[in-house]
Amino acid sequence: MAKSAEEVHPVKSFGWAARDDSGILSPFTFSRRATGAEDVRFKVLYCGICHTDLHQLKNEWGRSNYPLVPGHEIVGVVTEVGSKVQKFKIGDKVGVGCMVGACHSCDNCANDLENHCPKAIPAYNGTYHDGTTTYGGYSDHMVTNEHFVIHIPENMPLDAAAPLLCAGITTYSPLKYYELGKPGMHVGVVGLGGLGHVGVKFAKALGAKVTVISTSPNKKKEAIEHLGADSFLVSRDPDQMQAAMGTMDGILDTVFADHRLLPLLGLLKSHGKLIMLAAPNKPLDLPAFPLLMGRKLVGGSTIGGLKETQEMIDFAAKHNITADIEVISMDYVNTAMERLEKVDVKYRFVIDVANTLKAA
Ligand SMILES: NC(=O)c1ccc[n+]([C@@H]2O[C@H](COP(=O)([O-])OP(=O)(O)OC[C@H]3O[C@@H](n4cnc5c(N)ncnc54)[C@H](O)[C@@H]3O)[C@@H](O)[C@H]2O)c1
Ligand SMILES: [Zn+2]
Ligand SMILES: [Zn+2]
Repeated sequence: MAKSAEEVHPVKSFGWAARDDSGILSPFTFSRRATGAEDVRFKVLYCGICHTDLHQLKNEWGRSNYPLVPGHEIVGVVTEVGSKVQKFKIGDKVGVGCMVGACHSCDNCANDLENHCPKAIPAYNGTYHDGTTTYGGYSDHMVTNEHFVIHIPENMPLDAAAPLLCAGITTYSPLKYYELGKPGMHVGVVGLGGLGHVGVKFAKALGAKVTVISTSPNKKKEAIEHLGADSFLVSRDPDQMQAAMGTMDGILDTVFADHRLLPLLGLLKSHGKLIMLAAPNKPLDLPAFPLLMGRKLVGGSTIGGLKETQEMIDFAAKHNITADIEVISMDYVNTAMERLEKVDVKYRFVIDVANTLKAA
């Protein structure tokens, strides 16, 4: 006989969930599985708010299931480990990002690219191996197979480290793979939000020259003086764009709104690479001619494998890279979502889950 939900998931949990595509979050009681032999259970301390959470809350990608508990920039402290767990012990500071499962038998998994596994299981709004729905980090605790758990280095502030679990690896991985994050490279970053601002920090720390490309000059001073960018380009200024034509080796594009790719392709040198990281709802217009002249490439990238995620966190700790955050309480989350929609955050909201999530 099939097991009941209580048998599969006997441990009570609570968090905040959206019930429909209004995306409004409210308290939600549910349950999680008992700690399996390879599982790590941890108390959630902080969880970042990625723009993907907003896309999914509002079902903008058409595959949201409700109730939906978001959150995939999760940091916490280990409270229980399964009998076969090797890498973690009670009290360790840990993180979980976008993935909590994969097939472990495909070519991608064999090459530490679980992020490209066709059976990768997202941290929320996914279906786990046992057939149950996954719930994310806007909740009191998580239970995750140790393969998908990251060690957070001792010297890192846990709140500002949380966004690295998604925004960090999403920008670090393409900088490495497309060989843009190294001395001698000139990297453009389009969209100075959660992804963009850590992208600037990683590209700089990896040795590249960095130009922020933005529609308005508002963020110029901060991008250069605070985030460490070398220069700032206002994409609505034709003179500035003209002067910057053919100067960049690569561009990380983090803009989810409809936007033109042609001007960005013009900024690239021959063999330059335009890397799409955002997920616009509609296909973007990609003209072919500008790709032919100069053998330019358009590529994409999504998060990174677990091995590279640990490498990214260790690199960030060594180079003092964290996100610039605004810490909020759980009951502020709906206002935070409205502000995120209006691009009114510098540069990532992080929920202080442990101190502000109250049991229903
Ligand atoms: N590839 C991946 O693995 C991955 C991982 C995380 C997020 N994402 C996606 O990347 C995108 C960005 O995520 P984020 O968390 O950085 O979002 P964000 O809201 O923090 O930042 C987005 C930035 O885009 C800019 N922007 C918005 N509308 C614009 C417009 N019309 N023209 C120009 N710029 C505009 C804003 O200034 C903002 O700074 C989202 O679509 C998200 O789902 C992808
Ligand atoms: Zn994300
Ligand atoms: Zn796989």
